[in-house]
Amino acid sequence: MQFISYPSVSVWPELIIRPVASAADIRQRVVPILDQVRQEGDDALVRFTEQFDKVSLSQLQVSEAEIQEAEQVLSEELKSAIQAARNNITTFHQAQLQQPEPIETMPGVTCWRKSVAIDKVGLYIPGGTAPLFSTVLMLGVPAQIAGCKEVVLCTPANKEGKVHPAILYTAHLVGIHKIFKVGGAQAIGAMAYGTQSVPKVYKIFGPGNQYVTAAKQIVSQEGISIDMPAGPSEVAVYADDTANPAFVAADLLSQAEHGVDSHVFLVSVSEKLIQEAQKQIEEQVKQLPRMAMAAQTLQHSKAILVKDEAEAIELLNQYAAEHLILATDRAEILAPLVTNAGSVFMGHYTPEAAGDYASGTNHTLPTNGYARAYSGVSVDSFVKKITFQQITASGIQQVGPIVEQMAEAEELMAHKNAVSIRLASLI
Ligand SMILES: NC(=O)c1ccc[n+]([C@@H]2O[C@H](COP(=O)([O-])OP(=O)(O)OC[C@H]3O[C@@H](n4cnc5c(N)ncnc54)[C@H](O)[C@@H]3O)[C@@H](O)[C@H]2O)c1
Ligand SMILES: N[C@H](CO)Cc1c[nH]c[nH+]1
Ligand SMILES: [Zn+2]
Repeated sequence: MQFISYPSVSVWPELIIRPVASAADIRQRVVPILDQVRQEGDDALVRFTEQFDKVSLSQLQVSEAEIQEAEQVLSEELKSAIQAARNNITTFHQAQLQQPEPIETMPGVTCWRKSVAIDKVGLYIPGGTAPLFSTVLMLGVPAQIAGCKEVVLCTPANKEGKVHPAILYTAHLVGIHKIFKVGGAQAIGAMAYGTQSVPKVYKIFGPGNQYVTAAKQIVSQEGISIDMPAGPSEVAVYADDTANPAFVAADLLSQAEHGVDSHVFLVSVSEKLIQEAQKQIEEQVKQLPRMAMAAQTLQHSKAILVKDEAEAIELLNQYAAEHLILATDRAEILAPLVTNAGSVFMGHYTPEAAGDYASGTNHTLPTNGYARAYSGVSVDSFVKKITFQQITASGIQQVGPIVEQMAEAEELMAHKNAVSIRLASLI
């Protein structure tokens, strides 16, 4: 990691930039893929799967037999871990369901909001470099709680044409049976436009690589809703002298191993902590099966020494991390000062990996600075909030004159008349 000591505020904007592949050439590759899926449907999906995933599929949908088989091949330990994670995620997300609460804004004028599930949703589960079955929980549980009628799942198959059994087992656990062996931009196109096999959906969720993220952003310009531009993973750690350098290093490496385009960011008030964490990183990275990937991420990552906590929090709020770890005894004091982050992990025993898998929070989170304006996926992501209102005869006599005044001032006389005609009928 590059060490930067007491950078002037004027250079902070450069420090917080994430390296992203040039959007232009990704878009150039993705647009034709989407066009061909829209025009040719399944034939295009089969062709791109052969081209990118090196497997020739006669059947795109996963069969019930394959889903049942998955249950047999997984170990009991892994199945009980997935069930326990599912229970925690359900507990945390169940509490997000909001019941309508009628509010009388004026006597006789009652308004309320009702959550209504999005009927058809599409979940993209990354599967290129690692089969992320944990993401099936993060998207499937809130979809189930929200009550979405049709849940479609797309994920790439391996070279044998198989989907990882943990993805199938977890999908079955959260009630998803429409599973398709399609990955990348072509999967996003299939769910956006519909094909002979893959149903068209109204909103697409899920992280993915640059092709997937670009495809989501393109179809979102064509009227398909998406959850957010969840791009390559990232973590920022604030650590002071009370932090354990080995824990700090482990947390940074946990996200560095996601991909060469991941991003990790260490901020500290202690040069000693930074030096010891760097040593620990060098030690620990050698033990990782994905060492090469993690090492490449570390090359474009930074460790920054700042003068005090206030400066650290200011820099971290500007960075707006997908994940922010407060590795300090003062986490409860600093957490209220955090205004931009996808998810915050407080104290020395709260690794991001806990939130990635099983603590209960959602790991599909805004990256690349989008945490300044976007929330992570929740039950709210799977519903529309429809407002209702009912005004009684006495209520219209209360609110009517206000509406008449404003409509006239906006010179919208038909608006005014829609109230006046009612008031006249009550005389
Ligand atoms: N933000 C989050 O919540 C979050 C969570 C988990 C993972 N992630 C990120 O998701 C990403 C997963 O990426 P991945 O690649 O492992 O899996 P992926 O499933 O996103 O992409 C693999 C697919 O990309 C397509 N593809 C591969 N090479 C291509 C090419 N040259 N042109 C066009 N299409 C091509 C293939 O069809 C393949 O199926 C990582 O970057 C990881 O950091 C983010
Ligand atoms: N950290 C990822 C979100 O950026 C989520 C994840 C899934 N599996 C492991 N981690
Ligand atoms: Zn992770």
